[in-house]
Formats: sequence, structure tokens, C-alpha cells
Amino acid sequence: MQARPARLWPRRGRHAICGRVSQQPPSGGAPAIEIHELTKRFGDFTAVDRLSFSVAPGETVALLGGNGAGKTTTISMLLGLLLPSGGSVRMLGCDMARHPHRVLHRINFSSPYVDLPRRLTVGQNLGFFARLYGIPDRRARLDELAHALDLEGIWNKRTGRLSAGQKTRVSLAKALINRPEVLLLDEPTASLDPDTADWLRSYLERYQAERHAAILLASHNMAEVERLCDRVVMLKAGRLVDEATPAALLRKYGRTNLEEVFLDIARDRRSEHLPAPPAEHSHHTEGGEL
Ligand SMILES: Nc1ncnc2c1ncn2[C@@H]1O[C@H](COP(=O)(O)OP(=O)(O)OP(=O)(O)O)[C@@H](O)[C@H]1O
Repeated sequence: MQARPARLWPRRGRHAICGRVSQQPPSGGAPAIEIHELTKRFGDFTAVDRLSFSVAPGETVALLGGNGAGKTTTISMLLGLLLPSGGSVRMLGCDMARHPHRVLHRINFSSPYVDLPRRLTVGQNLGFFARLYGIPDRRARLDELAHALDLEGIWNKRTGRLSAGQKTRVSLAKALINRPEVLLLDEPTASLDPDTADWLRSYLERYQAERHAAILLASHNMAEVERLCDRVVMLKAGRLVDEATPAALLRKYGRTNLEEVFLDIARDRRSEHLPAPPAEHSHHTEGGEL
């Protein structure tokens, strides 16, 4: 078992997270994520159907949709884990079909569907990824993440023996290890208790503010989406059915929260079929729309 790395600087508060700014080149004003007509077919079944959207540096976008809408398939194609059947993906200005290696070190992801090697300890797993990404200040970075994501008590535990919430925290540490400019998060708080989930959302907000990262987030938690996301991309049966800021969606569907908007879209109810919103609602949704 690998020993816990030595702490190289004094403990900071649990919210002190991001460390130094990397020397990676800027993406030159291009969208951080740009997908065009992205399609994935499994045999006769089309899981993602001509999907187009982009995410700017410093923007957090939610990818929403019911079970089977195509969120994980989309993220898997962005990461190059699945080959698209059609369309294109550009990340940080780079065509992912042709030159993924040029930008992969500036991207990272967390997904409950991708397991880390189960027999390795948390420390061994994160040490491996730190080497893989060529992190120059490896010991300091591991120490920082262990502290920030509260992994110190499980550092020497085998990853296969962790609880679901502990695994999620380790997966997020892996996702942040290279201080990515593009972060893809598939249901990042799905198995976390409310306190840890709330803390994690604050953590992501601070990470993004400090790093100006682009975050694409698949989630079923609408409160999380309202809190974190600048824009929402709604999928249904692999197709984009709506795209707007949370405030614009609330106004369009005449609702007071995204949960209701989600249900309207899932059940094919549009605002023109809904009763007029109560008077105080128009006041509630004023402002914030782009
Ligand atoms: N390897 C595969 N072969 C065949 N069908 C697949 C495969 N992977 C995914 N699908 C199908 O593609 C569709 C989209 O799946 P996906 O996992 O992307 O949905 P999702 O939006 O992430 O759903 P959830 O919210 O349940 O996680 C589903 O109907 C699923 O059954």
C-alpha cells in the first residue's frame, strides 16, 4: 500500500481548493466545447441525433433529459470513449476525431459509470493519474486534493471497498487532478449526502471562478442546475428540444422552478398549454436572462 504523501504546506480551510494557475496556453477565444450535428447510432437505434451546442470558457452548461435521453452517450463521445456515427466534436479548438492527444491533458471528467481500478488504494489510483497527466508538483497536488475532497481517512483504502459517496469524491479528485480547463461531470452529486453535495457545489463554483473552466454537467438534480448552470441544454430521445438560461426557461414555460420545466418538457407540455403564471411569478423571473 502506498503511504499517504507528506503534507507540504500547512492545512488550509476545506474550501481552499485550486492551487496555482497552470501555465497551459489559453484556448484563443474559441468555444471550449463545440459539437455539431453529433450523432450516435447503436445498430438501428439512434441514441444521439444531430446534436449541436457549445460551451464557452468560464461557462457551466447543464445537459438535462430523462433516463435514456442520451446524456452519458454524448459525454462519452466528447471524451472519445465512444466513436460518433456522425458530426463533429471540437474541444479547446481542436478536432477530437483527428488530434485528441493535443488537448486531452487539458480536459478531465467524472462519471459514476467509469470505475477506477478496484484493487488499488485511493492514493495509488490518484498517484497513477497524477503521473499519467504529468503533474509537475505531484505530491503537493495529491496532498491538496486529499485535503480538499476529504480523502485523508480513506487514502489507504482499496477503491473497490469504498462507499458510493466516497467513490464519487475520489472520482472528482481524479477529475480535478490536472486542473482541467474543460470539466465533464456526469451526475457529480448523485450519491452524495446533502451536506457533501452542497459543499461540492460550492467547490465547483470556486474552481470555475478561479480557473475560468468550462463545465458540462449532466444531472437529475434541478436545484443543482439552477444554482450552478448558466445555460441548460434539454435532450429528449437524443435530440435537443430546448436550450436557454434557467431564467429564460422558467419564463418560457411559465414555471417557478426547473423541476416543473423538466416535467413539462418530458411530458410534452408547452407554455401555451399552461395557465398564465401567477402575478408574482413574472417578478420572480425578472433579470438574469441573457
Ligand atoms: N452500448 C449501447 N448499445 C445500445 N444502446 C445503448 C448503448 N449505450 C446506450 N444505449 C442506449 O442509448 C440511449 C441513451 O443512453 P444514455 O446512457 O446516454 O442515457 P442518459 O441520458 O445518460 O440516461 P440516464 O439519465 O438514465 O443515465 C438509451 O436508450 C440506452 O439504452
